[in-house]
Amino acid sequence: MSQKRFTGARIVLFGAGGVGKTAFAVRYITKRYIGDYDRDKEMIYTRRLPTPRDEILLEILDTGASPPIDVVEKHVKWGDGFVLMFSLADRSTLACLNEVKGIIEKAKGRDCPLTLVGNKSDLISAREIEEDELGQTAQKFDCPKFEISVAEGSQGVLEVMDEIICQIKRDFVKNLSSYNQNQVTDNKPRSKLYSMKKALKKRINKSHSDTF
Ligand SMILES: Nc1nc2c(ncn2[C@@H]2O[C@H](COP(=O)(O)OP(=O)(O)OP(=O)(O)O)[C@@H](O)[C@H]2O)c(=O)[nH]1
Repeated sequence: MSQKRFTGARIVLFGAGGVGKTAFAVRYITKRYIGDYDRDKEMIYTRRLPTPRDEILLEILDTGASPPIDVVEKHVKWGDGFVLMFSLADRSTLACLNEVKGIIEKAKGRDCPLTLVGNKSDLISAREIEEDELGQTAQKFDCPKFEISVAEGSQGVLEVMDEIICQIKRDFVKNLSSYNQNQVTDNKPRSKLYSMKKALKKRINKSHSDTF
């Protein structure tokens, strides 16, 4: 690890086609909702986020609908944190996320920065996933959950992004402190007992080689 300051975060949006990934990214970057987008296009959006000391660079990868597994693995390797999105009005889009979650866990471990987001909460009469089921899935995925409507406003989008950035930062600090810990251990002066043991071992080895 060469980087000692938190200067950037890469966030990947995963979800089935039409759940609102592009609408989410565009809402976060521009605060606007545009009804129609180029479907199934991969795109990286960037935004500089001011911090009390300077700023961090956010990169948001809007993945296409159902990319092949090798592409998902590549995106997982690229990302620091993941937003798993589905539509509250389409049950099949929730089931799709199990496979992606499995790939993330295998590559980055269970503690990896992650959020589960049910979009299109405005489609009340078409709703297929209730709060309980969302809660159970979040428990299974071991991550925070959100219900949002990208169409209705920016608030939910901002909350999701704050949460994932916060998790990524926490992860960065954790990795940095374990890296520093290892450095300290490697450079630590050895204790007197350790040096005595080592000298004794050397002497025993020498007397062995003198004997044989
Ligand atoms: N009602 C409603 N429609 C939404 C919402 N968010 C997105 N949509 C609509 O859902 C459709 C698909 O949105 P996209 O953002 O293109 O979805 P996507 O996940 O990027 O789709 P792919 O590019 O195919 O992967 C568009 O017509 C959006 O306007 C929402 O919160 N409520």
